[in-house]
Amino acid sequence: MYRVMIRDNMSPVAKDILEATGRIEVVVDNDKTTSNPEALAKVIGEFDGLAVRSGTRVTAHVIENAGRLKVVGRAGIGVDNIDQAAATKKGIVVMNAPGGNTVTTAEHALSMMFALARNIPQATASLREGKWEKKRLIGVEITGKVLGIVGLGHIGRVVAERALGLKMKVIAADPFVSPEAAVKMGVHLVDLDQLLAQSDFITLHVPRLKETENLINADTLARMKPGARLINCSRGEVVNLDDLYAAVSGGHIAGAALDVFPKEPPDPSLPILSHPNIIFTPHLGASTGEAQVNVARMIAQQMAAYLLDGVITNAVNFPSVSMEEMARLRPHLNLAEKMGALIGQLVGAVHDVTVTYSGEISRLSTRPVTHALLKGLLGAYTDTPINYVNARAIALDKGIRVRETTDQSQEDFSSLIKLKVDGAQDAPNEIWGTIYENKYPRLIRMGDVYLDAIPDGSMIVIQNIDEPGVIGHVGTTLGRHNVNIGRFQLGRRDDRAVCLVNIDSPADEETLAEIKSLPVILSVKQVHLG
Ligand SMILES: NC(=O)c1ccc[n+]([C@@H]2O[C@H](COP(=O)([O-])OP(=O)(O)OC[C@H]3O[C@@H](n4cnc5c(N)ncnc54)[C@H](O)[C@@H]3O)[C@@H](O)[C@H]2O)c1
Ligand SMILES: O=C(O)[C@H](O)COP(=O)(O)O
Repeated sequence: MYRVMIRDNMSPVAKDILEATGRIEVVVDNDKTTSNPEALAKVIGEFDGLAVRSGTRVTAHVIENAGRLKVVGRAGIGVDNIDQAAATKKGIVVMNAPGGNTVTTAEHALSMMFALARNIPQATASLREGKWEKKRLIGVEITGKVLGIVGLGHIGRVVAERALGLKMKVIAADPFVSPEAAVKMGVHLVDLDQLLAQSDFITLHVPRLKETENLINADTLARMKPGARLINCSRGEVVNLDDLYAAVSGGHIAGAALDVFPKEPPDPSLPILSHPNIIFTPHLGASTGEAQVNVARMIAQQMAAYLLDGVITNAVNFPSVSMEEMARLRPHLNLAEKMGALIGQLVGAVHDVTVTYSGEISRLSTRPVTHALLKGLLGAYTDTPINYVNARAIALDKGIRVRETTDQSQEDFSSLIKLKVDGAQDAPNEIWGTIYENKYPRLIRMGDVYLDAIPDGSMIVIQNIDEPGVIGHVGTTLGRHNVNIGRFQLGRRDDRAVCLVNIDSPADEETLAEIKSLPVILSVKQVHLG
């Protein structure tokens, strides 16, 4: 049984889906006192999966203590409460639920815009105080006004579509969207400066990134059109609250609507909270029944698929692989891991890895295959537990350069993986592998010698001068030491030969030394490929 902890008042749909698998036990913990990293670190060691919303911070300290954690699922979009670098290094998949709360959050941003334009929260409060302030609470019309959208992603696009229907003029700033794509949405793409200068309303829909933190500050606020209104349903860190308070107090900015805060919940003494022209919601952007069911369902299904079948969807630290693609990739993952392990054990530490894919494999998602190869390679000489998720990060950490290319010129095999590394002294530094009949892994070349070998279990790799007597010598030496040969594979080129010997039990050092004693034998290495 796998164990998953669900936190942050997630829709019960998540628990139902995970438990219905019959192989996942669920603990729901909505206690605020256990959502702090210290408390979570104490219990996380018992769980294979953790499902959260924005209320739980999954810090490096939590990850450090997560001995068996395999996946963190975020029932929502923003993963800024999860230390992705620490998770990746530990081989933990971090996944989110993109799209699940898009419409709901876009509707919230638009609700905030209307509420801001017509002073609805202030009017409610005033009426509750027994007042009738028609003159003080006069608003502005939306029709014909310019709406500036910062971040034209999932949410920004829905906001744009709805705002066009409201007869607003919509402009947007997003360096990652092409002007043509924006035009198709009826949106005019501008740079941030133009957006600030032209917009009557500005709504923020960017992720929290180094580049977006403090994006709205004294300088950008000063460049906004006088009387502009700001809406933030993205992340609190995107807006400098002190600067916003000053800009609204000074009258340059007419008002603001904030759903998110740098620290949540914010300190009640924060001056901005009492400003009459600024309205608030407590991070309610994604909080509708519909959106919560969507994201809970998505994340539970994705987590179950990963824990039970290794299928990765919507991971932010690993390429997504569908069930169908996984079925086609699996034999290649197995082959690549064995090729990596073989070369890692033959060559030792490497600094440069080049992988070339040809044929069918080059038309699939090759990144997971490279991760598998690195897993095998690094597993050969590090004690750090390596899996598909952390393999690339650990290679990077060790300063290993990884290059992936595709080459369609190799027609002889339906699928081919070529692996080349630097640093080989007394072993081949290049191997080629393929898959027979869609499932059986084969090594077909070592160095410049073609052969046909099954990469499996314990193997002895021998390089020799091609002279009579070598096969007999290897066979009798292994026999004398009671090591049974499963398969003996040979290849040669000019006067050089390579032997790959599958053996039923590992050979000891004395046996290997005895094999090496024949002068025509240039190198003897034993590898274990699992
Ligand atoms: N308030 C809430 O409850 C709530 C709900 C959902 C999402 N969010 C927040 O909203 C953010 C956006 O969600 P989404 O689903 O639209 O994400 P998304 O990834 O689809 O879109 C983000 C867009 O921002 C753009 N972008 C990145 N850096 C930028 C920059 N410097 N300037 C301008 N544009 C930039 C990207 O190109 C992308 O198009 C999330 O990251 C999350 O933090 C908040
Ligand atoms: O990034 C998100 O999806 C939103 O901020 C929603 O956060 P929540 O799940 O805490 O409501």
